[in-house]
Amino acid sequence: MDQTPAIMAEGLRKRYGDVAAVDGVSLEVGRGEFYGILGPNGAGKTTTMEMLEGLRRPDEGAARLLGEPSWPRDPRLLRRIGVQLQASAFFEKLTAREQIRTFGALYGVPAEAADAMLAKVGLTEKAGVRDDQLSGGQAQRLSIACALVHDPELVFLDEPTTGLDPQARRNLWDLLRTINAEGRTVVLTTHYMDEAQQLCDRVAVMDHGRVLRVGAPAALIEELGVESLEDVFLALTGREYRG
Ligand SMILES: Nc1ncnc2c1ncn2[C@@H]1O[C@H](COP(=O)(O)OP(=O)(O)OP(=O)(O)O)[C@@H](O)[C@H]1O
Repeated sequence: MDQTPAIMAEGLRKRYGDVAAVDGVSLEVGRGEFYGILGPNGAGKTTTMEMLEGLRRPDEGAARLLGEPSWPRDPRLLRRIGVQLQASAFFEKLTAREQIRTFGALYGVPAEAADAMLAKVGLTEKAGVRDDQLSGGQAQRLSIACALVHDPELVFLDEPTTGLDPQARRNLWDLLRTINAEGRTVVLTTHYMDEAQQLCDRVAVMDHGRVLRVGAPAALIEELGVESLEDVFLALTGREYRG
């Protein structure tokens, strides 16, 4: 198997007017890793992800996914990555089954394979329900299923559990662990430190557009002599963490 890293990013920068949203981010993610980008609101997580995904052009710096440049966009590369879109990006007024079949069709995925993905995220019973009538957790699972329908090697999830109740979050964590255990590289952003601690092999702690530290959650906690990832943030920034 090709052993180039899943992601290599060097010196990514993005400004919006006076705001340095991302201010020189470099990172490397190994194949099969479960990698978290964490930090408070406005830290630059989403902008970083969008540049990694090739959805937003960096002002400076560059990223390679699976050994290929993520910008300019390359349809052959896009075929190998999955990006979870917000539920608001669903096609309007389609049922769950119609949504996933439509996403699948964009990649030439047969309807049966799309239906199998719906089953995998536990939505078979909701196949005939329109997306605007799904619960928050069901809509999140459908959006993850849509990102996975073409069996990508590398999956990006932006705050996949935001707004879910604790049980729905736990169910989604199990799904994400399964996706990763099947060999896919998973990159997620979260502002939930407990989520990162539960799921991620390594995390990049971001604040004000920069990566402050990268490491395994347990290693960072030990290195800084603290109790939790929230304490890691406090130790690195001098500020209480407020997700
Ligand atoms: N399209 C835009 N135009 C102007 N400013 C933007 C734009 N997108 C993001 N920003 C600003 O850039 C900074 C980083 O935003 P970003 O969304 O990347 O952070 P984040 O860590 O993902 O935050 P959140 O957890 O709230 O999603 C913020 O100060 C934000 O207000």
